Amino acid sequence: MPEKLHPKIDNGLPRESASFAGGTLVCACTSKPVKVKVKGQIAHNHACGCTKCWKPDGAIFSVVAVAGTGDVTVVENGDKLKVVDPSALIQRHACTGCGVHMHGPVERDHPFKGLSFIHPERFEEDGWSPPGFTAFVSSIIESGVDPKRMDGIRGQLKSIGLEPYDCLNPGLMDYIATWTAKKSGALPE
Ligand SMILES: N[C@@H](CCC(=O)N[C@@H](CSCO)C(=O)NCC(=O)O)C(=O)O
Ligand SMILES: [Zn+2]
Ligand SMILES: [Zn+2]
Repeated sequence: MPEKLHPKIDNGLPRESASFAGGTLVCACTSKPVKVKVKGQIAHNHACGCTKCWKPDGAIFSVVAVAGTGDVTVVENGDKLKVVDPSALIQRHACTGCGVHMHGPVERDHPFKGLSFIHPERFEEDGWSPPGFTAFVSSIIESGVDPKRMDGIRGQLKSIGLEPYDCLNPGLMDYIATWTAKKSGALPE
């Protein structure tokens, strides 16, 4: 029996549309849902196994991407949002009604400053770019997944084309390290 990884990846990855120019994220509340507008296509979409990212019921992984914070605007019922962990790098704003994380800006001095983490499955529209890799795979054990299941889960992710990594993918890890090296002076600005 295959593992249930996430509803948006278990039955084939969503299709990107060249005409997708952004959309509206909607939380799961049946009354007064929080709505967040995102301008433009999302970037770095990935599945994430960390314990901090919001996952739909029954999913082992989240699906999470970034948009420029300036392109993300809360447009309805923003009074329902509360930051999950104010000490975290990603300021995840969760709906206090349903628990869905609606946007997560990075405001601290960090290579990801100016980006906001969002869950594209909450878009009302189709056409957002699909996840391209899986991050923080080993972290699913922290949520209670038996380590014996890990080989099967990594194999399943590879077969879907979502290469599993235990941190971020090489492109993003190199980006972070380059930023750090420039800051320390190990590399020129
Ligand atoms: N083992 C930890 C890992 C948590 C973690 O570092 N998560 C990453 C990825 S989130 C989306 O890719 C991260 O950058 N976190 C920053 C933050 O959460 O503010 C666990 O599973 O909890
Ligand atoms: Zn809600
Ligand atoms: Zn995560």
